[in-house]
Amino acid sequence: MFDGLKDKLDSFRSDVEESADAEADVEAEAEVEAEADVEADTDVEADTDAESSTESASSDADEDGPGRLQRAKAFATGKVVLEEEDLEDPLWNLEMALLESDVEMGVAEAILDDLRSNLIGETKSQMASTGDLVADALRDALLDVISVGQFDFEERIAEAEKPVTIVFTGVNGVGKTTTIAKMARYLEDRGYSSVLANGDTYRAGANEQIREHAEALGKRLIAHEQGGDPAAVIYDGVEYAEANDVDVVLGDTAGRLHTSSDLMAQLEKIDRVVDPDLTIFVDEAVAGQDAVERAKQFDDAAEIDGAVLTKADADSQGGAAISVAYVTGKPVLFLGTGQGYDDLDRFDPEELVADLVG
Ligand SMILES: Nc1nc2c(ncn2[C@@H]2O[C@H](COP(=O)(O)OP(=O)(O)OP(=O)(O)O)[C@@H](O)[C@H]2O)c(=O)[nH]1
Repeated sequence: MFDGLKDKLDSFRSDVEESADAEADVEAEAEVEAEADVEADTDVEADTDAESSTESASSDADEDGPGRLQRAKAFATGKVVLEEEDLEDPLWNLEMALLESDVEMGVAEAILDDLRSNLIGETKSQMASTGDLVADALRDALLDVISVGQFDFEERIAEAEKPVTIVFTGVNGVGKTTTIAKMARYLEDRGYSSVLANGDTYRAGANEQIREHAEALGKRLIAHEQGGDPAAVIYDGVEYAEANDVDVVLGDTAGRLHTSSDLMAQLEKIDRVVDPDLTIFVDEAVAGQDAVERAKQFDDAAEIDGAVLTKADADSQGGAAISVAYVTGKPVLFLGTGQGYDDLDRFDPEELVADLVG
């Protein structure tokens, strides 16, 4: 998962290291030359015995030549090591790499700004390597954008009055129905019962598709005829849950483009009729910037509380996972990581950043 992005972040780290080390070498050589000049001047002024002077000069060169270079280098690298010019090329390369990975432009800029302000003028002790400094700064910069809006999903479910109603929105074919099935399993594993309500009354075959999942999972499905009112189906789901002490209602909706005013009117009606506790936007991680853009448009049209990014198992770029929260202000809550019912992972920004930066 996100291997391409990992490699690019790694390249940034070694770019900065190379650039800072090259700078340190130049400084160290300048230091050695300056010291040698001072010593030569002192020798001339002292005008001591010529032979012993030659001996001492040659023994200095033998004993201290490389050692002195090392000390001077250590001294140089113990000072302010990362200057704007050390970072210029690596940051440019990183910006290109982030954009290639489908990170949204504003998000890439926020990451770069963070890195600049954390790294420029950074001093390092002689124990710390440039690579460690860069890795720390990268972790901070990524965490700042990825963790926007995070909340504890399980705590929210635990504390909410039951039944908790969750409505899933998004475009066609991104894995909404599969995600609902996975969520039913996820909740069951944590001790919550759930009922599925098929608010996708638009697409022929939608009832059969979700019924297969419901049967495989042993869950009750509430469904109406094709063409029925989605709000009425989800409302029936809530009534069923109330009457049967079911903890969570998982409402599917028809996948259509956010530009469809019809769909948006439907979502508004669902909002009015069932007043869901959570509206979760589902899209594919692999859709990159398209997913980010859609998340924003759905949020604008029918406010979302968070997102699930499916097919993260097939995504090497990571652009959507990095960008959605920063762009929408709503957190990514889960990643879909396969086609099985257990392939739904709680999105943990710290874990992701640790995985990306190591
Ligand atoms: N690899 C992978 N495939 C997934 C994941 N989630 C869903 N899929 C697959 O994506 C395809 C589409 O999933 P659906 O659940 O039918 O998508 P949908 O959004 O409900 O589709 P509509 O009902 O047509 O809007 C199916 O083949 C799923 O098995 C995931 O996390 N990883």
